[in-house]
Amino acid sequence: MVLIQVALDLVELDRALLIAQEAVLGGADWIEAGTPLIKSEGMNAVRKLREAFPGKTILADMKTMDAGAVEVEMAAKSGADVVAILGRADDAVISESLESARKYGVRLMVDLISVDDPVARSQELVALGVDLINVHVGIDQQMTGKSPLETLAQISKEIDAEIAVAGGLKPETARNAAAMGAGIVIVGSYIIHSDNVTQSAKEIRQAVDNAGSVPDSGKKSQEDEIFEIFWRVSSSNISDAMHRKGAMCGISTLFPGRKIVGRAVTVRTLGGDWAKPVEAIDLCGKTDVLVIFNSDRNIAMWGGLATKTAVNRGIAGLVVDGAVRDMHEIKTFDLPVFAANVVPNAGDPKGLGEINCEITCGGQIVNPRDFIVADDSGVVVIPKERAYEIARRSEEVWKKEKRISDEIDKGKSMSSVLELLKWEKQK
Ligand SMILES: O=C([C@H](O)CO)[C@H](O)[C@H](O)COP(=O)(O)O
Repeated sequence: MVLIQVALDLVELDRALLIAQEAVLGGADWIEAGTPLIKSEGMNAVRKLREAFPGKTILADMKTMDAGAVEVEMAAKSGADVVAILGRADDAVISESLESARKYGVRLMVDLISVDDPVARSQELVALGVDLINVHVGIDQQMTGKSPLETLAQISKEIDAEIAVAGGLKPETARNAAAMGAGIVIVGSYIIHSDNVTQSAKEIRQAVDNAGSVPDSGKKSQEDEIFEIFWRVSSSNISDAMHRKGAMCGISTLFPGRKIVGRAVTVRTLGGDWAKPVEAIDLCGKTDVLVIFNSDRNIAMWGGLATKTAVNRGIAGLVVDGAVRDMHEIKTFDLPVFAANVVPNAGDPKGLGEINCEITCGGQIVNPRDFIVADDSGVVVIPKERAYEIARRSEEVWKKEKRISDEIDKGKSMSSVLELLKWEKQK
């Protein structure tokens, strides 16, 4: 049977204990004191998990890189059954950790995160005598699109040892991991940030229990995944994920409730000249957003007729660092419009400017094909090269906020959920 390990990558111990309980109800076999929890609460996290779950296997994710013997000893004496250290550590650290593991009666798991040649290193580790190998892609690496499954496929053919796998697993990927021969499926985010922890753990349970031995190759494209996530999250979530960067200034929705998710077709034009913006409509597809910079915010370069053409073409929306007019007509369509100003006077079609060049719009640089997400809070630009990473990170922000919001619904204050006092900078 494939085992499920819930990774408690949280910083609040009380919440971690609660989530562990709910995950066990959903079918989790092993409970991991995640590295963030250990850094926040120390070995007390392991002790408390041991006390609360006497019959369960507790893993301490120490991520040890040095002083292996003492770190394994600490975890073992606190009640861990399995201790995880890093495969990048020197062989001397691995050997010392193994000695300590044998002495204190715990099993040693070695994590392959960021190891250059995972197959060769796992063979060396098995030869050294480690008990379990963890094929792991870390949280920050996952955001760039890395998955542990390719490495798992290689390693499971090459080594004869118990293999665990971790790194952003969800039911589909957990199922594939089990089908590829993983004996322990480690899941953090999918379970611990869920609004129904027990249900999410059950989904993983079912997926691995029905895995069979043939992995399912049906994979969504990265582009589809990006769109799916950007529709789910808000511009505020994305701005948080980008460390407060990417938000346009002085441009807001003209029709609250309408959202844009799309890729930029850019236009730069001058003094209310509306020729290039109108020509650009004909270049847009259904997932494209016209993003226009006009040098004068007091002369409209967009109105009712342009809107009608854009709607016929089916474009995703309009973002204008400049002015629009004919609000009585524009509002009769569904097109999401974000602009800096609304005025009645129009400019002339002179043909000045460029289409699909780099522009600055609302103070942000926008390049053709960059992603644009706009909603009632404003407009954010996501450079195309980082779109997948930012989508994944914004999804994490969204999940975290959802979790805090659920706690507030249950009567807690925001300050207590976030343990603000505990995390204030110490003088
Ligand atoms: O080990 C982990 C990570 O490095 C943070 O400590 C996670 O527990 C592991 O990656 C599983 O979590 P998810 O990737 O969120 O499923």
